[in-house]
Amino acid sequence: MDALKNMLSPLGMNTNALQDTLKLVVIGGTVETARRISVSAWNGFVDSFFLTAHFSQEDYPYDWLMHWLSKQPAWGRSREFDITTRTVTRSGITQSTTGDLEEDEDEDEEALIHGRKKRKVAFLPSLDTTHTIYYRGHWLRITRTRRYPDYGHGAALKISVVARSNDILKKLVLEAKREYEKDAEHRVHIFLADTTYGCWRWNGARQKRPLSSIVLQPGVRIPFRRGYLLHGVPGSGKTSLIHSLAGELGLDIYVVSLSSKGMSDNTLTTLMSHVPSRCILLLEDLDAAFTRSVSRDSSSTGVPTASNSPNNTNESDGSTLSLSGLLNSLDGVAAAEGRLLFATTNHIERLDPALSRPGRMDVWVNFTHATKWQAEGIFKCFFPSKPKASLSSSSTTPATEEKTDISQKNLPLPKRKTLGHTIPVLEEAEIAELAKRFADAIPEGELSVAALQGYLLKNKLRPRECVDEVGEWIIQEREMREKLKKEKAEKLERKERAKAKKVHRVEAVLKLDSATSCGGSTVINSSGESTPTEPIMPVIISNSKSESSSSSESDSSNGGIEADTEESITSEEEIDKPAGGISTINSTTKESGKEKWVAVRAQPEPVD
Ligand SMILES: Nc1ncnc2c1ncn2[C@@H]1O[C@H](COP(=O)(O)OP(=O)(O)OP(=O)(O)O)[C@@H](O)[C@H]1O
Repeated sequence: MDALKNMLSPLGMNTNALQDTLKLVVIGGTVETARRISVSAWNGFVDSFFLTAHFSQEDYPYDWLMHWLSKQPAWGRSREFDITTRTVTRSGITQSTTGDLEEDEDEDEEALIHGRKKRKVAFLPSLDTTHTIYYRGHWLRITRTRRYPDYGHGAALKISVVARSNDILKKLVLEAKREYEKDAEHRVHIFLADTTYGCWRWNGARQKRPLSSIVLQPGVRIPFRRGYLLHGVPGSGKTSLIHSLAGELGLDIYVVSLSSKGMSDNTLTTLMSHVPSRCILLLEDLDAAFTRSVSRDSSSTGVPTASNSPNNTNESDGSTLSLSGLLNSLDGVAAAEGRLLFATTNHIERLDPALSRPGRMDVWVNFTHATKWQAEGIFKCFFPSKPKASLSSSSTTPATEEKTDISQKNLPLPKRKTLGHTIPVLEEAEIAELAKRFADAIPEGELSVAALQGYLLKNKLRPRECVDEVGEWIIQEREMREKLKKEKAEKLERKERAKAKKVHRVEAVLKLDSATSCGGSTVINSSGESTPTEPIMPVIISNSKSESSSSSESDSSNGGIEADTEESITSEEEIDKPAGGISTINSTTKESGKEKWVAVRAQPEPVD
C-alpha cells in the first residue's frame, strides 16, 4: 500500500480516496464471490441430496398430483395459494380442501342457483412459489411454473425431496393416481380439442348423471352403433344424454368444435390420432362448420368466401377444414372398437348427406321441444315424493327425509340437495297429480325441456305453487319470445337498410369512377365537347346496375353477384328467387346468403 502511495503522490492524487475505493472494490468482489460460491454449493447440495421430479401439464401424472395436492390439509396453513373458479386448468381440483369456502362438495359446477351458474372455488399452488408439504416423514418442496410464460399457458410441477432413493416420489405418484382414479369413478372427464396445438386439453369433470334422469319420449331408445347424430332444437337434452351415456359406460368425452378458429384437415387428423381407444368423441357445431362453401374436393378449404360472409375472411378465420378431410377423419375414428362417435346439430337440413353414410352416423335421433309426457316426467324428477308405506300424517316433511326418496334417484346427484332450505316431500299420489296438472298446462312441443327445467329450478321449494303459477309463466314466456322475435326482426331490417345504403354508395362511387375514367378517354374527342361526363356515362351505369332505389332490388342484384362468385357445390340454391309468401325474415336470410346449404336428405325414420 505504501508503495502505491509513493507511486501516486507525485501525480497529486488523493491517496485516501483511492484507498477507500479500492477497499470497496475488494469487499464487493469478496461478497459477490461468496454469494456465487454459496449458490453453486446449494445447487450442488440440492443436486446430490434432493430428488426432483418434473410433471408436465400435458401428461396424466400432473393431473393426479394436482388432484392430490388439492386435498392436502396443508393449504389451510399455507400463506400463499391461488384461488380460481376457472375450469380451464387441467386439474380436477374442484372440491374444497380446507372446507372453508365451499360447503357442498357434491354440488355440480353447473348447478343453477337463482338462475345463475354457481361456480366452484378451487385451490391451486400459486405459480412460481415454492410450497413445502410434509409427506410420510419427508418435506416435499413443490413449485408450479408456467411452461410457456410468453403464451400464458402450459403449466409444470416440480417436486423436490431430500431422500436417498426415489421410493418416496414413486409412492407419492402412485397414491395420487389411486386417489384420482377413485374420484374419477364418479365423474365424466371432458377434454376439449385445442386447435392451436392440435392436442386435447382437460376441461373439467362432471358428476355422472343417471340415464333415467333424461326424460325422452317413449320409443326413443338408442341402439348400439358406432355413430350417432343427435339433432333438434336447443335445450332438448342432446348434450345431457351424451354425458349421461358416458357416465353409464365409464367413458371420457373428447369434444371437437368443428367451427373453432384454426380448425384444419391436418389439425383434425392430428387430434383424431390422439383420441384414446375407449371414449366418446363428440363433434359439436356440425352444421356451423358446413354452412360454408365446402366442396367434396379436398382442395376446397371450406372457408367462407368474402361474398357470403362479409365479416369473415380466409385469413381471419384460419380454418381450412374440408368436407373430405372431415369424412376421412370420421372413417378413421369409426374404425376403432370401443369408441363412440356422437355429433350434435340444431340444423340437420344443412348437413351434407355424406356425413350420414352407414358406418359414420348410422343412428339419427330427433330431439323436439317438450311434450306433455316429458313435462310430467321432468316434474316427477324434480320433486321428491314419499312412498305411501312410509307416509306420516303431515303432508310436508323436512329435507332430511329426502335420502329415502325413490324419485330422487332419477335426478343428477347434485340437484338433490338444496342447502339450508327445506324441500317439501309430498305424498307420491299428490306429486303424480301435480305432475299431471303441470303437464296439462304445458303446450305440446312449444317450450324447450331446458326452459321447463329452469322454471322448476326456480320453484324448487314450491311444488304446489309452481303448478298453480305455470299458466302465468307460459304467458310471460310467450311475451318474452314475441319481444325477442320483434327485436330480431328489427335488427334484421336495420341490417338490410344498412346493406341497401352501402349498395347505393358503391353505385355512386362506380358512377364517379366511370365518369372520371371516361373524362380522360376519347369520349371527349368524339363528342367534340370539353365536358366529358355528359354523353355516355349515365348509360354505362344504368346497364351495370339498375337505377332503382328499392332496397329489395338492390339486394337481389347483390345476391346475384354473390351467387356468381361463390364456389358452391349446391345446385338447389334458392337464394334470389322471389319468395312468394315467405316472410321477410326468411327471404332476407336467404338473400344474405346464409342459407345456401339446403336439405338434401329427408327426415330419417324414427329410431326405435
Ligand atoms: N330430455 C331432457 N331430460 C332431462 N333434462 C333435460 C332434457 N332436455 C334438456 N334438459 C336439461 O336442459 C339443460 C340443457 O340441455 P342440453 O344442454 O342437453 O340441451 P341440448 O339439446 O344439448 O342443447 P344445445 O343444442 O343448445 O346444445 C340441461 O341442464 C338438461 O338437464
